[in-house]
Amino acid sequence: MTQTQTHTNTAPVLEVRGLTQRFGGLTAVNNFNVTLNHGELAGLIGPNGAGKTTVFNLVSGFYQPSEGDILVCGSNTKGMKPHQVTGLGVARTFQNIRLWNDMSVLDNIRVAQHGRLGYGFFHAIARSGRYRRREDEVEREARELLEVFDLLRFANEYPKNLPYGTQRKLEIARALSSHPQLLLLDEPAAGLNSSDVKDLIRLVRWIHGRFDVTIWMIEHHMDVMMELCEQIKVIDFGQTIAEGTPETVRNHPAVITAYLGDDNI
Ligand SMILES: Nc1ncnc2c1ncn2[C@@H]1O[C@H](COP(=O)(O)OP(=O)(O)OP(=O)(O)O)[C@@H](O)[C@H]1O
Repeated sequence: MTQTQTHTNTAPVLEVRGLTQRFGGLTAVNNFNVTLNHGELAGLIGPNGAGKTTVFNLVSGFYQPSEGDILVCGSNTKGMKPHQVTGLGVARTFQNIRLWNDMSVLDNIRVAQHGRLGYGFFHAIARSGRYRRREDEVEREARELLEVFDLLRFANEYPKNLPYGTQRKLEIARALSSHPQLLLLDEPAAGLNSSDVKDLIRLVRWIHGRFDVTIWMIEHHMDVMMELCEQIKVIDFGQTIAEGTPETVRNHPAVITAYLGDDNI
């Protein structure tokens, strides 16, 4: 399908330099740096409140940083709105699933694709030929994507009626529908039972092989990270305290101290 693309841009998919985010007197992210190259599957972990989701909110344009720069495929996202950052190639999922529950599964995918449509307001209200052609294409692509994810049988269902694990899968499929270069997964295993977690590990590995996308994920389930990630960064109080392979970070003294009393690691 058209999802697989070859990227010729040699800039890193993501380059974050000196990222700092303050909320009043609280520094949630403190001089954070990361570089993700094309095709990486990397992780971001840290204790509760360490600043992980804030980093994702900054990278996806939901927050404007207090300091620092975020470059997506070489373009600085400073001042950009979330939909503009999506346009640069960043897609995400959320800790608490955020599907549009009053729309069908198919429409969840179709609406998510509209940022890429090649027609403006005039073509839409006039229902011009160009509008109809693009709408047909969107419908075809949405069905294709659902089929690839084995979700086509749910096309006319409402997401809220689907099992939780299937909703997670749909949210990831929807994120991929914008053809991202960088997919941010914020705790995709949260709320899943152990069998769904195993399915998720298979799903993420499959997506990484099937789609030409760099994946960065936050996850408290260390076994998920051990299975999937090549590199993991660990933050605490917004600052990097360790990085390396899953095995390295798991045995790192600073990580053990940060997680003391946390059974997840
Ligand atoms: N919009 C906000 N306004 C004020 N404080 C915030 C805001 N967003 C996050 N924080 C604070 O910033 C800190 C980091 O929060 P964040 O959600 O990024 O942590 P986290 O590592 O993702 O935690 P968890 O693993 O529990 O999800 C916390 O102290 C949090 O209360």
